[in-house]
Amino acid sequence: MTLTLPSPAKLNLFLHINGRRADGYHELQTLFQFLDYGDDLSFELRGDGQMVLSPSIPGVPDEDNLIIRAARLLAEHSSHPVPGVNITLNKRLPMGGGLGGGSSNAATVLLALNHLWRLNLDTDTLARLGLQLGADVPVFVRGTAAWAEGVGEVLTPAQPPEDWFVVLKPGCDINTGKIFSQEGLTRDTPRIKIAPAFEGDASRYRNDCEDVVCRLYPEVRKSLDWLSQFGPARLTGTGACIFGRFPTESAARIIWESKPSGIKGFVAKGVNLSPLHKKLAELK
Ligand SMILES: C[C@@](CO)(OP(=O)(O)O)[C@H](O)COP(=O)(O)OP(=O)(O)OC[C@H]1O[C@@H](n2ccc(N)nc2=O)[C@H](O)[C@@H]1O
Ligand SMILES: Nc1ncnc2c1ncn2[C@@H]1O[C@H](COP(=O)(O)OP(=O)(O)O)[C@@H](O)[C@H]1O
Repeated sequence: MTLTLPSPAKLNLFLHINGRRADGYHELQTLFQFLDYGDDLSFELRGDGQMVLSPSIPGVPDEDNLIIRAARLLAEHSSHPVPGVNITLNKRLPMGGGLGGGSSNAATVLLALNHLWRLNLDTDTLARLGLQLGADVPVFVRGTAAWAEGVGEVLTPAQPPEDWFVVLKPGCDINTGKIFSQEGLTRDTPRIKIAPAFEGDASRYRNDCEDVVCRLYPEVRKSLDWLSQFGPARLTGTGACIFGRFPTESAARIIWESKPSGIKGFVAKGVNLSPLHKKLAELK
């Protein structure tokens, strides 16, 4: 039997950096929303305890791939030997795009294998394991749009409007660690207080990485300037993707069709329940 599950993208509707901890990690305030667009992962049980990924991602050795790392981490936490799994990856999300593709893949693996291997680990345990793999994994494990604080792991469910987005991927890959180590990065935005449910307009707030990223990568600035003509546009995470918000699919598609030639991206709906959790609920 093959189980196929979505591994959606996220957007940071805004991202404030409030400080830097002694261990070098940054304290953030950010609003996460999922997109109804992403990778797919298919799972098939094996009998020999091996974790096998196909196809591999060029440039990412399997032992570094968050898919295999998540499967191995979960196996270590099982009280009984696990049967192993074949995982097939259908990658659509650009890497190093700020869309959280690797983190989302890890979360899909944790939830899928918890189900297939009948481990019965609860969500808190899976989120805690996920945090060992990356700061963004817990939000994908929990599956609800969220207001995040701490280094991104203190999550409060949120309900931002489910708008449509044009997402553009400028032709550069951005390393998260590189942006956080830039000298000119804004790190002192005062903490804001917002209603826990956050139903307001996130585009009032900025992404503190935007200035540094635009300075280092002029192609991001170009895409941002172009998309900003039509409404609020922002960088997601530490980039490179930028997004513009539209009230309807047709409004988003009109802008998408008029984009300068050569630029990649997609149109997708913002959703407050992860497509992964929607699909898992249908299986029950
Ligand atoms: C800032 C965000 C917003 O969503 O950026 P994106 O990666 O999505 O662009 C994420 O929280 C990133 O999460 P993730 O990509 O999982 O980061 P990690 O692998 O944990 O960290 C990569 C590196 O970024 C830096 N880092 C990351 C998160 C954080 N709060 N402070 C940091 O200083 C650290 O140098 C760390 O070594
Ligand atoms: N399954 C995976 N999918 C994508 N990237 C992965 C994966 N496993 C490891 N990585 C590494 O994580 C890096 C960040 O990828 P990704 O999560 O897609 O971007 P971002 O953190 O910018 O949203 C990649 O450049 C790659 O080296």
